[in-house]
Amino acid sequence: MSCQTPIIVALDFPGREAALALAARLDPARCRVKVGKELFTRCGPDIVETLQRQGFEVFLDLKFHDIPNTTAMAVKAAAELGVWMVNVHCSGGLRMLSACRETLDGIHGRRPLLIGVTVLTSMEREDLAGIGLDIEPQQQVLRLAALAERAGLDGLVCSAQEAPALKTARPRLKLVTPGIRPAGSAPDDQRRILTPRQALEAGSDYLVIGRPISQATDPDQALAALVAELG
Ligand SMILES: O=C(O)c1cc(=O)[nH]c(=O)n1[C@@H]1O[C@H](COP(=O)(O)O)[C@@H](O)[C@H]1O
Repeated sequence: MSCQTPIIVALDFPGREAALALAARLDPARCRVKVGKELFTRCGPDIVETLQRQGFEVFLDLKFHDIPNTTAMAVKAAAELGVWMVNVHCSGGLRMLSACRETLDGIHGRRPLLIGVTVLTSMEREDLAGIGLDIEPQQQVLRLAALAERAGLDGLVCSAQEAPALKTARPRLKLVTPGIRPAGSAPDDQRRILTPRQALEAGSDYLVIGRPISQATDPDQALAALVAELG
């Protein structure tokens, strides 16, 4: 089933039951779902297969970051699981990113979109300084975007705040943006945030939204309000 909205709902739950309970209230025509580190570590590939059988396109968000061979083989395993999108950290470097691209290119049939994580949306300038990078987040994102483009990746994970600069500098790359918060809602641990509408207007292709839906008193209503806001 082809999904008609840019919304990807993050199923950040501690187990199968809670994740599938939310999925049961979602329509695969109106959103995609993301399986991340917590849910995958608890439930394994089975949760991905279950969601796919229910008609969802799945973004497997394990943010692989390792030596080139190990990362490429992990991406291959994700492709064989049939996921729609998989991500790796751009900071793994050009050889790692290229190894992932080449491995996916060697697979016949449907391949997942290969997306590079730039600077986590939870990080601001002082967090980068803390890891030895004396640079604005947007500048670092643009540097890593150049690397991703060179390696032939399909897109980037970044903040929607960087979308205008990226759409100019790297128009081929799809932009996957977490750090989405409806106006007035708590930022939680996120730092580089925009509202859903601002993100779309800035040039985001996909909006990753977790707690504003998963922790809402009425997740259906929260998703419907987001879809309505996006028009
Ligand atoms: O790759 C990701 O999906 C990701 C990258 C990033 O820079 N920031 C980020 O928040 N994410 C993920 O996006 C989701 C955001 O969740 P909420 O902050 O609850 O909306 C979480 O599952 C994060 O793991």
